[in-house]
Amino acid sequence: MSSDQHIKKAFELSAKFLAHKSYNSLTHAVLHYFCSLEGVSEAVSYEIFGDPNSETGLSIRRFPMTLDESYSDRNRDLMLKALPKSKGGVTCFKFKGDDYILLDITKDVLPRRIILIRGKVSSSDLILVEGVYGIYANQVSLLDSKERDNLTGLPNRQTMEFTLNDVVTFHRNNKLNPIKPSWMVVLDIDHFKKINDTFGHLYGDEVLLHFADLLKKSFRHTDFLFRYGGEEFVAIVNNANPEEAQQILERFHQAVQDYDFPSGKVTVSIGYTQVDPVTPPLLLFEHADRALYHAKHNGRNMIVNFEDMDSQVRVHEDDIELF
Ligand SMILES: Nc1nc2c(ncn2[C@@H]2O[C@H](COP(=O)(O)OP(=O)(O)OP(=O)(O)O)[C@@H](O)[C@H]2O)c(=O)[nH]1
Repeated sequence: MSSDQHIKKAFELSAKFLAHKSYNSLTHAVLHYFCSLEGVSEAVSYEIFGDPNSETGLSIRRFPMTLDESYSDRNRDLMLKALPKSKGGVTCFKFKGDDYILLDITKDVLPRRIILIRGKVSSSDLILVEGVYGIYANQVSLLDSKERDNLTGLPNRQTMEFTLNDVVTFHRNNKLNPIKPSWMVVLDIDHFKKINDTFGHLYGDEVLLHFADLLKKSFRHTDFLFRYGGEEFVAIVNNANPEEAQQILERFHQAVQDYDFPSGKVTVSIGYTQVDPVTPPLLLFEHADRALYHAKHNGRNMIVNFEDMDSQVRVHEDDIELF
């Protein structure tokens, strides 16, 4: 490619990527572009939570993924080797005889974002990859301020609404080839106000951070996590039958009870419902929230499935005041 062609191509690419108004669509477009380069066999993006020097403290969540995916990520070993060495930016390296390019955004974004490209590209394409990295890193940090919660780095309520719509649409379109269901889960820390009142707001924030970290470690990389607001979080658990969904939630519920938070022991109330493709997404949230309300009203520190609630309770509990 001549240098004029190169500049033209770079301008075209930046215009194309700057037009994307959400992290999801931008990342899809960037991965699609990398996959179109000669010599590339795969491009995947990850969110990295925790300490890259500690295998147990590290959580790697792949994005994007399809909802019917169930295998754990095959690049985990590679990431464990490459991450501690990366100082950010674009790095080419070999692993078990294969060529890779690691694009590592460490600046101004939380969680750290990685794109892993498998393959070897020409030197002129590598210059374009580096250019796209620069645009992507800047755009991600801009889009994050709109789509993520500052404190925990989790996607926020607005992003949850978009994602839930996508999940429902996915199940609606897959009626002929159904996979295991998804579950809408609302999780709320019990007596959080007391933590703030006793230890102060900063301690409260610290508890929220630890709680969010536990969520990231306990749920699978195929599930979606959000901070809905305050001390309320949402998980969309994918590809799980009713028994598995219950087990996943019990495991998290127990993990919270076992954990030593900065303020001492903490408990969580959980309400959940199955994602039924014919129920409007907002109503799904409301059902999970009613189940949560039921848990709060019946002593807290418990898990309630909306489908198991008595139909009378489902309708009438709204009027009860919680203290
Ligand atoms: N530290 C901190 N506190 C917050 C944040 N967002 C909301 N809160 C506080 O969270 C508390 C929530 O209190 P409530 O809604 O009464 O809930 P609760 O005390 O957990 O009681 P139950 O949910 O009924 O168990 C309020 O005091 C809010 O001010 C935040 O980002 N940081």
